[in-house]
Amino acid sequence: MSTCRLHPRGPSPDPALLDRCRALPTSTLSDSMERTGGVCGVHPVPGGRWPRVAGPALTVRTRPGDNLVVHRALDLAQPGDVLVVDAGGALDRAVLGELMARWAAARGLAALVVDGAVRDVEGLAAGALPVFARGVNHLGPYKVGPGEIGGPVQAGGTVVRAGDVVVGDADGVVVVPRERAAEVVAAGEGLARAEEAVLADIAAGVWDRSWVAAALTEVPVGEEVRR
Ligand SMILES: O=C([O-])CC(=O)C(=O)O
Ligand SMILES: [Mg+2]
Repeated sequence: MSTCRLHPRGPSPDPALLDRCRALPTSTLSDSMERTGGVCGVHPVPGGRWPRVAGPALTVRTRPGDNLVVHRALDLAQPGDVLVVDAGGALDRAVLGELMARWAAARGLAALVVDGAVRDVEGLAAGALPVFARGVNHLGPYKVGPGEIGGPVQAGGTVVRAGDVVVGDADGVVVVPRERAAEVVAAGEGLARAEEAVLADIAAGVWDRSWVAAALTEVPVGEEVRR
């Protein structure tokens, strides 16, 4: 027997706010957090193409290469949760595969995010549940523990707490701190409108590019100077 430290569930985000998150690219959301808040190096598994997903984090910290507490978290999760597994970024052993993803989908989880390796990627990519991971390895996990469920973890260099809002799409994963979610989503909607205006300017051939050269001191090199 080993230990699984178990924290209380995090708060549940407002469902309307999650809907608004699903309308915003992760790039826009991280732009709305001073270009921080991204889970770096964790992406949809190869071949996986899913609609953008958003939900509250259910956090798991596991011993790298071991998935006993990940199995336990799948049984404790509630529908709509995004399981965020801090496996220490280790790639030498998968901590999750197709069977677990199928079970997670059957239990109504929204997505799986693994700062570590997964396996069975063809099966994962063919499944309904979005799976994001740092890497892939056929070598399977031990099931010994220990670990922790619901405590603060790190994923891709970002702190994730239970109930933080996790958003994942083709670009990767962003974590919006729960107390900032309303503010960040509103800022993201403003940025999205601004990008729509830029796209219209590009289509009309009138995008104002003056800020680019104005931000540079150009130092001529050689005889022919490109202007
Ligand atoms: O062995 C495991 O626990 C991981 C795995 O391959 C699966 O979930 O299919
Ligand atoms: Mg498997």
